[in-house]
Amino acid sequence: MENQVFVMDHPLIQHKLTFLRDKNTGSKEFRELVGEIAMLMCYEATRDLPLQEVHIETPMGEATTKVIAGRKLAFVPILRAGLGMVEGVLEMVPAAKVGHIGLYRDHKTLQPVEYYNKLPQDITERDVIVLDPMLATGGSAIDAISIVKRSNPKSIKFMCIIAAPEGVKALSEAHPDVQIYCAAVDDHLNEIGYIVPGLGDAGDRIFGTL
Ligand SMILES: O=P(O)(O)OC[C@H]1O[C@H](OP(=O)(O)OP(=O)(O)O)[C@H](O)[C@@H]1O
Ligand SMILES: O=c1cc[nH]c(=O)[nH]1
Ligand SMILES: [Mg+2]
Repeated sequence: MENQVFVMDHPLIQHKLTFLRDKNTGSKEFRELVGEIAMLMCYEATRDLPLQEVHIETPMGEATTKVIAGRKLAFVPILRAGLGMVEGVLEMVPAAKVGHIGLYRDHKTLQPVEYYNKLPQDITERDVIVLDPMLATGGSAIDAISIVKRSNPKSIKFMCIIAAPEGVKALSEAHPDVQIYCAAVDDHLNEIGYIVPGLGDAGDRIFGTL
């Protein structure tokens, strides 16, 4: 299971994460930080994209250089909070398509409830990165990935900002083929399913609905 989880401890990501966690950070700055962290994480999560050689002419002569080898990506944010990560990852991969899966966690049962699902038509030709800032019990990520799998993409990765150990375990068991990228694995979940220390409710902090 450990090999499946990549914790991105780059100083820039860790620095931004501190301000994201701070309860005094307002919605505007929170949104900006989520976008910036997603962009930095995307850089690392796409490290294994295959390259192919091309021949070009520079102003100084001919050169054999590299471009990404026709591999197509799709990002799939889990609504709402995953939307906060989209702009940042598209800065890195502007040609990617974006699907959406709407899920909210029932506050009593903590079970995810699906309310929206729209994926790119050519998803079978694409590598998918599912986005959500928070992996708590893992229920939402597990369901979202099951939905994406039914459309048969080439591969699936999951990218979150903060994970709980409980969520990492549940997701790894449910989808052992899916690599998990995160900026931190926190201490635990509290009795109402929030990550501690975490950052509170990511969707509410992004959209100012607290
Ligand atoms: O791992 P889990 O226990 O399923 O919890 C994580 C989910 O909870 C949050 O969404 P929420 O239900 O608050 O919806 P929102 O994004 O619309 O606020 C978060 O963005 C994840 O989708
Ligand atoms: O801590 C948590 C857990 C689930 N969803 C959030 O937004 N935050
Ligand atoms: Mg929420």
